[in-house]
Formats: sequence, C-alpha cells, structure tokens
Amino acid sequence: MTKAKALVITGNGTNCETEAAHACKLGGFDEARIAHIAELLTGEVSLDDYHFLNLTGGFLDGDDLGSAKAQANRLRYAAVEGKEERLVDQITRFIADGKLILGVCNGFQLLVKMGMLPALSGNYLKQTVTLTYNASGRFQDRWCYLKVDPASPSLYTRGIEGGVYLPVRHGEGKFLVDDAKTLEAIEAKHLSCLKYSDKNYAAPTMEFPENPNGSVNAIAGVCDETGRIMGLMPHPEAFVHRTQHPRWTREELPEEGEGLIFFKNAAKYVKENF
Ligand SMILES: NC(=O)CC[C@H](N)C(=O)O
Repeated sequence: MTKAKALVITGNGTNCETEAAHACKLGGFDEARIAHIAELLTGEVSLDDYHFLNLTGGFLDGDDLGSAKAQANRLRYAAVEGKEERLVDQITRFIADGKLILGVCNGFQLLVKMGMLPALSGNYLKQTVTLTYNASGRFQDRWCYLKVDPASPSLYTRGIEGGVYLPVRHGEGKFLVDDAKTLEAIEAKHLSCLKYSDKNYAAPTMEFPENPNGSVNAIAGVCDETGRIMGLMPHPEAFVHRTQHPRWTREELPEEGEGLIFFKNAAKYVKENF
C-alpha cells in the first residue's frame, strides 16, 4: 500500500506546524514532514513527493499588507531554483494529480488570496473572496460551534453529525465575497461547508460572539468543487485530544478531540486513492 505522506509548510511566521504535523500522524499519515518554505523554493523539497499539503496558522510576514498577502504573492510568483517552473506550477500540478490541501486560519487566508478557494469552475488562480478584519475590530480568541453542511463535497467533514466545536484565534477572519453571484454560486454548490452556529448546530448565526468575526452568511470554512481543497478559520489541529477542550476537567468527553476527524478523513482518502 502507498505510504500516505503529509507536508506541512513553515517559515515566515507560521506557528502551528508542530500541531498540524502531530494531527496528521494521529490521523493516520505514515509521514508528516515539516518543511521550511525555503526548502521548496530551493527545490530541496518537492510537492510531487507528497499527498497532503498543510498550510497552517500563524502570522505570515507579520500580517503586513493584510494577513497572508505577501506569502500569497511569493507562492504565486516565485521560481523554484534550478527548475523551469514556479512554485505555483507545482501547486497546480498537485491539485491536478488529485491531491489534498488543507489551509487553517492563516493558511485559509493564504489559499483565498492566491485564488485557490473557492476556485469556482476550477479556476485556481483567480481571487473572488477574501478574509478581512473582524467586525469587532479586535483579535478574537474563543471556541466556536461550527455547523457542517452534509451536502458539501468536502472530504474533510465527512461523517460529522451536526457540527464541530473548535477554537478560533484571528484578527482577520471576516469572510467577504466580490459580488452577490460569487456568494450564490458558493451556496448553490454547497462549498460553504462550515458555518458559525448556535451550540445545537440548529442554524448559522450572525450574532457575536457565536459568529466571532461577522463573516457573510456565517461562513467559517469553504472547499473547492472537488472537495479536496478546504480552508477554515477554526483550528482542527488544536483539538485532537480531550484535554485541549476548555472544560475537559468538568465534562465527560471522548478521548479523541473533535478536530481529528479532518485529518483522519484526509489520511483515509489518500490510502483509498493512491
Ligand atoms: N491564528 C492565525 O493563523 C491568525 C491568522 C492571522 N494572523 C490573523 O490574525 O488573522
């Protein structure tokens, strides 16, 4: 059987790479390599050797120019040393090869600013949505209830009943679209796979603090039409064990944290398809 291999990119200000790699291993990946972005740009590490790309949270370039904006330009335009290609060519090949990308928080901001999400009609290099300053004007660090759309093509949320409870920690998490048509298409195709909701996962909400940032239609996470590329503001890698839950000493909880399913689903998909 193929060895399921995950790659986690670090450098320029990411701060969740260790947790993301740990979550990949716990979820069933045989290997989870943390690579500095410079290793990709010098050609020492190639995306071609991996199945699952993790773009993690942090403060890329200190959020200068807007969160993840500078890194989005770097990934789109930088050449790979000694090769006749740019890094973005490796990324688009990675997608065409049927592989998986998960962007969490700063990684989600990076994917949307590169144009890789929601990638309507398979156009992975056209930005149509953004993530900007929270409506509160402040950094939000809290736990949120996230309703899952069971009709979404996202492979990461498969098997989740109702929703998941995960932490958010961001200053720029408000999801916005360029025009009404984009939002219509996202909703019609069920790409808005995660929405901030009440604690019973009954309905999406625009109420603060359940919706921590004022995202349009309460959108917390989106995927592309293949379901293999997903980005979300909450951190699934930060809840893989019950002791990470804010009330773990007072509530009866299962051993496994609710975020692990994202990584288990990714590993399962890789093992079944490669
Ligand atoms: N936790 C994160 O990845 C934060 C992302 C970004 N720096 C923000 O504050 O919005």
